[in-house]
Amino acid sequence: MPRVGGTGGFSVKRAVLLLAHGTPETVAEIPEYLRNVVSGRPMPQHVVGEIQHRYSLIGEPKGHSPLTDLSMEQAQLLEMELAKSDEPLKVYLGMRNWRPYIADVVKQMRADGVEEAAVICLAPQNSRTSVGLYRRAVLAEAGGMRIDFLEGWADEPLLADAFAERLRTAYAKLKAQVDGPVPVLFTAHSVPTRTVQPQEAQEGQPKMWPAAAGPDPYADDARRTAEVVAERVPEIEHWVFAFQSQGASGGPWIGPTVEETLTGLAADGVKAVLLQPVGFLCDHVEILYDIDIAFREYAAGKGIRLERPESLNGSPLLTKALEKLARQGLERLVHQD
Ligand SMILES: C=CC1=C(C)c2cc3[nH]c(cc4nc(cc5[nH]c(cc1n2)c(C)c5CCC(=O)O)C(CCC(=O)O)=C4C)c(C)c3C=C
Ligand SMILES: [Fe+2]
Ligand SMILES: [Fe+2]
Repeated sequence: MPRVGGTGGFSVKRAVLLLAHGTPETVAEIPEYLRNVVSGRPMPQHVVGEIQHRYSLIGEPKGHSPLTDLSMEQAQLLEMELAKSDEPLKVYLGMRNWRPYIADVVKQMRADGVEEAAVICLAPQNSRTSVGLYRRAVLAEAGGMRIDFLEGWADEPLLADAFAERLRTAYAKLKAQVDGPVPVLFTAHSVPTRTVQPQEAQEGQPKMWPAAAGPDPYADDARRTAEVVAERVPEIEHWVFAFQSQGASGGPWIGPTVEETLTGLAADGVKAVLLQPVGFLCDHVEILYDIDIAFREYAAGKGIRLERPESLNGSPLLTKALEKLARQGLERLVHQD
């Protein structure tokens, strides 16, 4: 039921809001950014310095992470896709950790007259440390705006198609260049162990926020994405899964780590690995530094050549997935009427 009728050909009542991590423009802004990431808790100076160093090695020009620009491009591509239908919809983008902040964007939506919004995180696997925090930021400012907040889309078929398209191409290329097996190492960002433990197991440890009962779905969600992608590329002979980029904040983070997985593969005589991250939808420091520099160097030290498929970035299949999810979200709001 299209409800068009506003300025610029958009429905002023209904809109889409994409939520993303965000990243600053310059290396000098990183201390402020990190305070946002860890919700104001103090972070040791040597950790801040190390992160600044990593950012200084990535991007074009160096030190400029492409994350915010690519997230904006993904939002624009979605808006263009939605404009092809009989209900063009404005797509807003809000960031948790950098400008444009979620709070400011939601306020803007209300000022623009948006009454209903489909909200989708550019993070398909649901965790209280990512999606949970994004959700909180939206609800704090939503007022009377009706929201369909998508908690997770880890096994969305069009997302799997998008990753599989990139993976298939890279796998064929690497297979043609090396002798022997080429296992695929799927990865997703690690989270602190306390995040995925049931609440009762956390006694005596710092409380994770937002407080939420029950187990965190993140680890299962991440493996599920790997499964649905692997199903679509049957030429893969062998695949494994690891959690990458364990953080510098205190306490254990979930594994297996990429490093220990590569060590195991080297012991099995593997000489080439294709690493496919399935939690990140575009290039940023965890891909351009952690994978392209740190894991590649680590693998080389074990006699392994490590490659990765191109990130989704502006993938048309990803845009299709987001369009489908946006339409489904708005449809659910109609049926709640
Ligand atoms: C589901 C979990 C997480 C995803 C996905 C994720 C993506 C992501 N992270 C960064 C950059 C940083 N994250 C940092 C800390 C951090 N990240 C997560 C979880 C996910 N991140 C957690 C739980 C934490 C710790 C938070 C805390 O309160 O301590 C940091 C800080 C330095 C560090 O600890 O490593 C950075 C920087 C990006 C760019 C990104 C994907 C877009
Ligand atoms: Fe993070
Ligand atoms: Fe990280």
